[in-house]
Amino acid sequence: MRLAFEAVSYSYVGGDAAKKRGRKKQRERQADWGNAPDALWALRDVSLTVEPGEFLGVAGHTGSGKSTLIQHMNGLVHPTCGRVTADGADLAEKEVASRVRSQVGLVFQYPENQLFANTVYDDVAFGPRNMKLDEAEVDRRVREAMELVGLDLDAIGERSPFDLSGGQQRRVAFAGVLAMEPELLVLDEPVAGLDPLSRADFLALIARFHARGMTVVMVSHSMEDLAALSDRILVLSEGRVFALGTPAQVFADAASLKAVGLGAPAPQAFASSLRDAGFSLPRELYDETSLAVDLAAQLAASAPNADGAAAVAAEAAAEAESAGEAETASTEDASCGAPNADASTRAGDRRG
Ligand SMILES: Nc1ncnc2c1ncn2[C@@H]1O[C@H](COP(=O)(O)OP(=O)(O)OP(=O)(O)O)[C@@H](O)[C@H]1O
Repeated sequence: MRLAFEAVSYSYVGGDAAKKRGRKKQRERQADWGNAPDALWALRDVSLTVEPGEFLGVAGHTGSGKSTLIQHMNGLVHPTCGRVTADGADLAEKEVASRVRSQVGLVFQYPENQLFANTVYDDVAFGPRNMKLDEAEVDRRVREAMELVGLDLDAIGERSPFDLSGGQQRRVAFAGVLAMEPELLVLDEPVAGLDPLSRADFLALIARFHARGMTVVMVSHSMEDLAALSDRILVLSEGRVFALGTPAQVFADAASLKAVGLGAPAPQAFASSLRDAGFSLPRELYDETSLAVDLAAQLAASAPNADGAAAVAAEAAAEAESAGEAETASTEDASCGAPNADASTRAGDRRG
């Protein structure tokens, strides 16, 4: 499924009312949105396409619109202006939204808070049963989903989900979404609040879903996680598309990212400082291991100056570590038609 955002703006102030008035009246109303004193936009003129099979990371400072964006992906909320389409069909149409809802698995932050059934089995089976599938198919899906998230159905299927550990509860909640067999998995901060080991396990699990061909959209505050997993990264700032491109493209401009309250992943920031210090580091995107390998090669090649180079490297490492997040001043822009001529894509060709 190809999901496209076409010039989407969304205001929590009046968004639902606009929906009730219907599309024609909504269009008429759009003209005076710009003059409404309370028209605070959560999304502004967002255009992008989620390509089938890709892993799209979504980054942005608190309040930049990430959660609002992903709630548009299964028709949970509808644009105040613009439209969202799935393979060309408008999610504002009721029947399209209800079809797409079963194809898009939306996993909210702390999904374990939404567990509700008496048994793990019933919780995971809730979605498929809601789809009116027969019990044999429901059972097949529950078994497969539990296996996918690494839980033993025979051991815990009849237990209350509330008796499980936090990490297991989150896996059960994931299984409930996977049992719907979505084409697109949308994850809002999926590893927030997990201990480091569970965190790594979960990220590996998500990477496996993607490797199996699932399209994944993942919101995260961790630039390292986004760099490691994403094919492309979308950066939102104050509801607008600030950057959209490969991790290497997006993280190349660390200064711009800092201006919208984001840091580059530590290995990127470190590599950038090393380049400033005169090291010739060829790769665009580093992780810790590849940076260590290239740095060691450089140091070995310039052995007479190795001590000096090591000192520069240590200094740059300290600088990268202490790089903080910059605060971003928030501005209101209440115009629907041309909300963001200046700021949408600052770092080259990042708009998709
Ligand atoms: N239910 C709501 N009613 C009114 N305004 C809202 C509502 N939810 C979000 N907002 C506002 O919309 C803007 C975007 O919020 P959103 O939650 O989408 O941002 P976010 O990037 O997901 O933030 P975070 O990283 O903190 O989750 C913010 O200004 C926020 O205050």
